[in-house]
Amino acid sequence: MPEPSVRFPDGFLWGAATAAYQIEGAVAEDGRGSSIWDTFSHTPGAVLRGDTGDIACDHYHRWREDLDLLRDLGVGAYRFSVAWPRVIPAGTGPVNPAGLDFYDRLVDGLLERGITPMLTLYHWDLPQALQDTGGWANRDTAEHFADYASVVHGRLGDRVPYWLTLNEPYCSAVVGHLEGRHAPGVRDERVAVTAVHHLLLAHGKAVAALRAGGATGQVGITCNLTSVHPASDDPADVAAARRLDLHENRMYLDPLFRAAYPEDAAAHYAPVTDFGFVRDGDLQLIAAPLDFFGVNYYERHHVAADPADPVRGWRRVPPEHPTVTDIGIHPEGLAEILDRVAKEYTPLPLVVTETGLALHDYAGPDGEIADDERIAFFDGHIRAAHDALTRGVPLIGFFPWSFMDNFEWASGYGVRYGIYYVDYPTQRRTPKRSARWYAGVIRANGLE
Ligand SMILES: N#[N+]C[C@@H]1[C@@H](O)[C@H](O)[C@@H](O)[C@@H]2O[C@H]12
Repeated sequence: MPEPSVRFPDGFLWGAATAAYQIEGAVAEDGRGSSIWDTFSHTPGAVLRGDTGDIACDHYHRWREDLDLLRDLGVGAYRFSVAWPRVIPAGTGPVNPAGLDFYDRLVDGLLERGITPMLTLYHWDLPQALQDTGGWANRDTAEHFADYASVVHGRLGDRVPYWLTLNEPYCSAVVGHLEGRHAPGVRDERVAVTAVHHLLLAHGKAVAALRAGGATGQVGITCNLTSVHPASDDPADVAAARRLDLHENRMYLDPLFRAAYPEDAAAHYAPVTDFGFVRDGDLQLIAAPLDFFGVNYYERHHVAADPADPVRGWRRVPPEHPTVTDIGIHPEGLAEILDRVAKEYTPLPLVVTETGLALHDYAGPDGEIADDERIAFFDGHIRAAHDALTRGVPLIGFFPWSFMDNFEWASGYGVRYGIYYVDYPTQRRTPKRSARWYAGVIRANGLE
């Protein structure tokens, strides 16, 4: 096999990623409690065509077959999430043994196939019972999350080497509590900013709980970060870009790695909150030392001042060549973000825990699912990741989103991100052209 022109270090972690609510189904089986996404997806008008995660990819029953596909792909690691309501149905209180048993079998199945587990404790499926008492607007939820983290670690900590506390706190807080496009469907900026803090506090408390539990694995968090550029050098556009960078990036990176909210946060959010929810010691807890940091990358924004709200607002300039989810394709943004995190925030090892392209995939007459656009997307983003690596960024892994087509939140089953195609009526999995291509990347440990 010719040496790849873009070669990654030996031991580089090539993975694939999923999340519990998006693939498991079996939402009322074996003692699982309800989550905010069960409630939200069953709310008329909340999700495209009324799609829900009730069945999804039926992974709860098909997990052995899915692990075999991961083995065939040749991945070194698999990023999955644990459904909090499957383990502690009410979010606090009694543990559901059958829920823990499922993840116990899953982890052993991965290890038997030579695949390293990377476990996300929270990928948006908050137990509904906790939402009923305020959810992330209630500081108590952070404590309950730490207790849940201890329970999961107590059962799986001896075999799971990589732990991510949260997936994308921005989306949980802002998309779920300000924009209302995600569960719990709240539209209240004060609640959203409070949720930001309580999610980060939950992260900090969970890190402490994992350490107290003798965590020998590596502990981290995954944030979705965006590359943000002013649409012009007009000072109003430059200021708008800085505000969006605060809102999407620095509101997470600064607390996590500098133990402080950005200096412009108080003024920016002053109309809705005075940050009274921050208590002594919170930020030191949030900035607990980590072992690695996960970066999800999807968007590069061109930002202009919002004429309707020139002081606080921003306007994302639409991309010239939008994807089916109306975002542009900018692999250079991934390198930019990795460089920024490594240079401005932390020397920790970094993992690209998600990047991917939504398409309306289909099988042609020959049965081939020719997702060449997705191959080009991953080729570009892997090259960008390699560029960052050659500049000294301590990148240790790359996890395409997603292993298989799945429930894409408010878009339901209307778009597909998988490198495996899922025919939902039959639940048949079919490798797309990108799956075979990615298997080659893994074998070569790089790109031709
Ligand atoms: N959009 N999109 C696809 C993908 C979503 O399916 C994941 O669950 C999230 O972690 C993140 O938003 C990214």
